[in-house]
Amino acid sequence: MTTLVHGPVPRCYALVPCAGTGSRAGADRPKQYVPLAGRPLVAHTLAALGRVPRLQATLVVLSPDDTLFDAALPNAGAEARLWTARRGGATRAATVTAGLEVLLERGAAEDDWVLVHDAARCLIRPEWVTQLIEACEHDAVGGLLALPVADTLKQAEGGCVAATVDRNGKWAAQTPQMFRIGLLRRALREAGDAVTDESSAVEALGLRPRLVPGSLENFKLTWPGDFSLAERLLMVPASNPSSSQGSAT
Ligand SMILES: Nc1ccn([C@@H]2O[C@H](COP(=O)(O)OP(=O)(O)OP(=O)(O)O)[C@@H](O)[C@H]2O)c(=O)n1
Ligand SMILES: C[C@](O)(CO)[C@H](O)COP(=O)(O)O
Repeated sequence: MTTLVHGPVPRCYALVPCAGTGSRAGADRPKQYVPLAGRPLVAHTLAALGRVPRLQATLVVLSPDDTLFDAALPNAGAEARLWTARRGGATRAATVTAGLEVLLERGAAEDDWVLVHDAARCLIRPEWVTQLIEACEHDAVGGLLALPVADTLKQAEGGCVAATVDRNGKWAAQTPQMFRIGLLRRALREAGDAVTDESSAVEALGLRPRLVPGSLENFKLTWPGDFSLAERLLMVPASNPSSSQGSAT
């Protein structure tokens, strides 16, 4: 009889960059702390991640100057699977890079998966995160939730249309974005601070992350008008919890 010897099963961690200022949102505080449907935005995000069975722990990376998280999540310290670190940087990439170091310091391995998820995407649902994990966990590279672009795309110049851009094969990147900790650490080190998502850094290594269809509801709160839309969505029970849109072509 042949005995198959497997190595340790890689674990999955979530890393939530939460150190931005939300300048485009125009709120009176960093947007992750704006109250929505009875609690701060980031509390919705963390509650959803806390319901993903496959996640070992969720690390929230705050600004060193943060004064609002403790009031926003007064029970955070009592939750074994919720970790915080005040190591955020000047850019999203710097915040994520610092968070990867914290995960390694806390016992994660370079081969473990990290799912980076924006604090500002508070409509994420646990089942979408699980779908991403199941779609990518046997890949060499990893992948991300994303949506095929449905609108016609315009290139702007001075407030007018300079050109119509071919939308064929174009996807809008969402989060979570899931990669091995060691690979993402190297990718971000080589890519520097300018990348706006983890996938771009990994692509720059010549790799091709998997596109996993997400949902329109998993949008990033960015502009002032986004808050009332998110609040309305948070107030209604999910009618079709596992609905995702699009298919990778
Ligand atoms: N230095 C930064 C910048 C951003 N983020 C986080 O990255 C996510 C996505 O970024 P974005 O929507 O751009 O947030 P802000 O940078 O806060 O917004 P803005 O660009 O409008 O200032 C947010 O959860 C934000 O808190 C971060 O942790 N550290
Ligand atoms: C990571 C991201 O949410 C994927 O769409 C996005 O790139 C963040 O961009 P921002 O420049 O931080 O708003």
